[in-house]
Amino acid sequence: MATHAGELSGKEGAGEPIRVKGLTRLYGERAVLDGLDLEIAPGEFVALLGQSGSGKSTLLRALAGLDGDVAGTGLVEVPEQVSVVFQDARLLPWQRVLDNVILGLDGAVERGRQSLAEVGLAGRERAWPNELSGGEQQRVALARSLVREPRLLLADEPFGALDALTRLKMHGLLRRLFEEHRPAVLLVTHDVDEAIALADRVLVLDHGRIAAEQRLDAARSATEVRSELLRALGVGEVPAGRRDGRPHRDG
Ligand SMILES: Nc1ncnc2c1ncn2[C@@H]1O[C@H](COP(=O)(O)OP(=O)(O)OP(=O)(O)O)[C@@H](O)[C@H]1O
Repeated sequence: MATHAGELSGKEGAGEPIRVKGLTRLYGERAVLDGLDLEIAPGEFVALLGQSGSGKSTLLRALAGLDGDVAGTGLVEVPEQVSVVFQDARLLPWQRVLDNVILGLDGAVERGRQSLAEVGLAGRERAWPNELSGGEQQRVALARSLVREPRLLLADEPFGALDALTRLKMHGLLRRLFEEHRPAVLLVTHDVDEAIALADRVLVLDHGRIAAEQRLDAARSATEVRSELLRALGVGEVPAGRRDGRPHRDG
């Protein structure tokens, strides 16, 4: 598929949609993805929820082209520039922060600096990864993705290992970066509220297919969308005052 990063301007997403048609992925006899269809528009932010083991990471790896060893069939059309962010930052410990960001890119020092500034790490270019907090390391991972100007950003629980406050800050950062750069985004998360806070559209994966879809727009309140998503996830209503989806603890 042709890529159009050079044409990207302003707040519109550019390029062609991401298309998945009839995607099946097998582990042994078992179809973890089972004829899955999915389309993401350029510049659209989609979150993917699903019970543990429902195949979210398998789908993300298929989109990233990281599942060459897994049996399956189906069509996957993605832009050439795809970046992936994982739960752990996966920085090279023997490379300084800036070198991690521009790894494998020629003549990208200035762009690397800019990306680090965008994620709030100006001045930390020469730090070693182990001198950074977990949240800062994830910022570096975001900068490393951004500097490649992805047309599709795949994120697998990118904030799952962070404390709640840092996670909230990272939500603000990710959404701001998204608004500025407008890649299409597929964010895998366990957190219904994170999905609602960040995405334009939230999907629920179940038995290897998209089982539910909710759009976040002015027509419906976040509370309504949340209830629908919890229902689709097979979770009952959460008592008022508990917004994290966990049951009340006794005592
Ligand atoms: N390499 C593998 N070999 C065999 N089975 C696998 C392999 N990778 C994943 N699976 C199985 O495929 C299913 C889907 O896994 P996947 O990691 O995609 O789920 P997930 O929705 O991302 O789960 P979680 O939310 O717990 O991260 C699981 O039942 C898992 O055990």
